[in-house]
Amino acid sequence: MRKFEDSVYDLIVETSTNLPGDVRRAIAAGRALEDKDTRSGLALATIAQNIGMAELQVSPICQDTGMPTFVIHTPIGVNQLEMKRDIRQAVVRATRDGKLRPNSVDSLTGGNSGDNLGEGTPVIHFEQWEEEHVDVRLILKGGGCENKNIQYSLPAELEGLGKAGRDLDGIRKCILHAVYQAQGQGCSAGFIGVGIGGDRTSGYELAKKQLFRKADDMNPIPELLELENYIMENANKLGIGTMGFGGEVTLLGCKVGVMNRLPASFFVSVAYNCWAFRRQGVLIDTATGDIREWLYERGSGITVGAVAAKTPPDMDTPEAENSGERAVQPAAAESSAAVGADTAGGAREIRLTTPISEEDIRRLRVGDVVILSGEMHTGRDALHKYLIDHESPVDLSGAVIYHCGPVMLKDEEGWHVKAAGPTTSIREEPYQGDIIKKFGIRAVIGKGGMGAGTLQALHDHGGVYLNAIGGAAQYYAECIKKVNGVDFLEFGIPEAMWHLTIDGFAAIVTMDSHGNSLHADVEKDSASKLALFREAVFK
Ligand SMILES: O=C(O)C[C@H](O)C(=O)O
Ligand code: SF4
Repeated sequence: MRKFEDSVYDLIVETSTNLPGDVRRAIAAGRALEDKDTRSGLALATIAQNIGMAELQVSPICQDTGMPTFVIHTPIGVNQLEMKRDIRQAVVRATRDGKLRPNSVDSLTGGNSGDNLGEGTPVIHFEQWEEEHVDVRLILKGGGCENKNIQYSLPAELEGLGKAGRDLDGIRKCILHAVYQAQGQGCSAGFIGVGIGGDRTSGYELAKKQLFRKADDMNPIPELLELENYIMENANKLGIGTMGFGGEVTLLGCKVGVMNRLPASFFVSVAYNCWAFRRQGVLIDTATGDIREWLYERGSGITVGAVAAKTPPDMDTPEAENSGERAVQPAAAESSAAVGADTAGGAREIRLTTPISEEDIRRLRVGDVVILSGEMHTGRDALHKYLIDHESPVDLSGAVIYHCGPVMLKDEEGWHVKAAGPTTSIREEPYQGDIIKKFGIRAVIGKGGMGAGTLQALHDHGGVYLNAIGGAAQYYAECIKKVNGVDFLEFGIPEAMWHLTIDGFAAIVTMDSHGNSLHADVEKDSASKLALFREAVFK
């Protein structure tokens, strides 16, 4: 298998950069249900544009390239140790080329190995089979949606839904609850894999295995087919919408599998995958290691919901060419006025340059689209923890902090941003309010929203929370014009504090300085909708 390493490298690049055909079709179907002038509609347009950009530039769709997880079937007699070595080498090469973000972090020291190798990473599962070829499947599932996985132990009392028993109806309630509890934090609209039964480990394994099914397949077990169809019909009624902005489309796929359990245990395990559902597979020639076949329809040429052109496209991408639609960032906006024209859907569009004054911030309201220029600083988990009891290396008064762990590459000219979408902000909730006040920060950009402590700090100090579109890593990388410097590189590339010059960086105000939070509103509204599913359906 001389060519095996190259084939695995090609599989990694394809998986990270080119969303498969079945996933694209599912997003397109979701997009067709959403009014394109709403926040969710605009977010979906950004996602569509980002998918096209990633393919064209052969760059990661999302900056979080996840935990590389390989599932491999080999004929008897194939040397699995050699294959493992080749896979590890391919992973290192893909990381060095900016197709994977260095994502392997020592859980005790916090050190990043820098090449995606480390204890337990990448994940490689081998199984033998009677076929003559090698089947290699890869999923790159990011950390934000991984955090929204959930496991239920039945019987249980579920918020809004009441008792969930050890039967199909109890399982139905668990799945609806799983979609509800994710809100927008796992970059909805999502895909879920559900495992019924097993133990705590094998239940999750079964759930993740469902994510390898094709989006448009049919469950061979009639009860499960019925359950999947029920969930697909009803989960969207929760109204969570893309990124948790509220809307018609919350779930894009649901696959359920079942296995036996112990008499005492009844687990329902749910693996939540964001819209950036990156999985591919190849059949490999056992003699040469060449790729003979791709196992999922490749994405190239499949648009994510083309609709009649309304405004001229602002990006030269396949998606933009095909759709002619506008994304979050307006197509043509040269105005430098602080408060500009209304965007689609009646939202105000406001241009701001850093450092931002309190007065400008207090003028912003939930729903406004802000177009930022100037300098911003990335900061996520390690930096927030650090800043609580240390000084900042740069002046942060009037500053913008971006919850982002980018993919960065260095050459003779310096650092380059290869992918830079937002990370889930709620993890910084224990620190954010104090940090806003301590350093005089005016805007925090992230995704999924923040809690009551941050909302209070935004009110008291004069700040806003801006929601960028999760997963749109190429779209935002395009708005970053220069890397001015970096601090805390010892935290690892994703966790370092990158100082970036931006131009035309668009995000939506979802928490303002007047006590309004779109996230709190959508959560409350979806909780009341969840309660409508309390009555038994499967008797
Ligand atoms: O780690 C990241 O960059 C993002 C993460 O996948 C998230 O969704 O929060
Ligand atoms: S940022 Fe969003 S799209 Fe990217 S891996 Fe995390 S959950 Fe998925």
